[in-house]
Amino acid sequence: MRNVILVGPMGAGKSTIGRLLAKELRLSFKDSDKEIEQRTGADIPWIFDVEGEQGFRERERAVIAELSMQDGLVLATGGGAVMRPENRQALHAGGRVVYLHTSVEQQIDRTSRDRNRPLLRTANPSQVLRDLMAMRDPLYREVADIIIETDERPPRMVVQEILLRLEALSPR
Ligand SMILES: Nc1ncnc2c1ncn2[C@@H]1O[C@H](COP(=O)(O)OP(=O)(O)OP(=O)(O)O)[C@@H](O)[C@H]1O
Ligand SMILES: O=C(O)C1=C[C@@H](O)[C@@H](O)[C@H](O)C1
Ligand SMILES: [Mg+2]
Repeated sequence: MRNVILVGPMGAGKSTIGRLLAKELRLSFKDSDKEIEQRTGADIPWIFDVEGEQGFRERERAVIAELSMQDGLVLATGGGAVMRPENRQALHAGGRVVYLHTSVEQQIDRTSRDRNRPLLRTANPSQVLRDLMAMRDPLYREVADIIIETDERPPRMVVQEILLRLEALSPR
């Protein structure tokens, strides 16, 4: 089986749901954010501080290009991975792409307990999430084979819906 690739904004649950989905499908799980941190030997806030967002995006491009070429992965991507056209092309070619759709209200709630997201270290993280969503939602939709609503649904329920929707897809 080619890869199953999860896209969506911060707090959509890509990392959480990706891990559960990989177990169900008996595939390996990879998280592009974690992969970037391991290869750099530093966490994401450090990379943003030292190399700027552009430095992070270049590392992200390299990791997405490499992991999309592999087989048998569930791949959770970073929230901004869809911004570059070359990433969108690599993801689309790399397998089935699932957009985990989440309202900005849920994103705010789900990201409020952790400080590992440099783009949200601002006076008004809610406005940042709103602006990013306006810009990126069309890009998530462009690259997606399947769109799944995650609001008011626990991760296990989201996983079950992904499994059903993957089965129903015709080959492309
Ligand atoms: N369907 C859900 N319902 C309730 N809480 C959820 C759901 N999915 C994820 N969460 C919680 O939301 C938080 C963020 O989830 P997660 O880190 O998986 O998001 P992400 O999409 O990987 O974000 P990022 O793009 O920043 O890596 C976690 O605390 C997780 O437990
Ligand atoms: O939405 C984004 O641009 C980001 C999301 C995270 O997954 C990380 O990739 C990083 O914090 C940037
Ligand atoms: Mg994540």
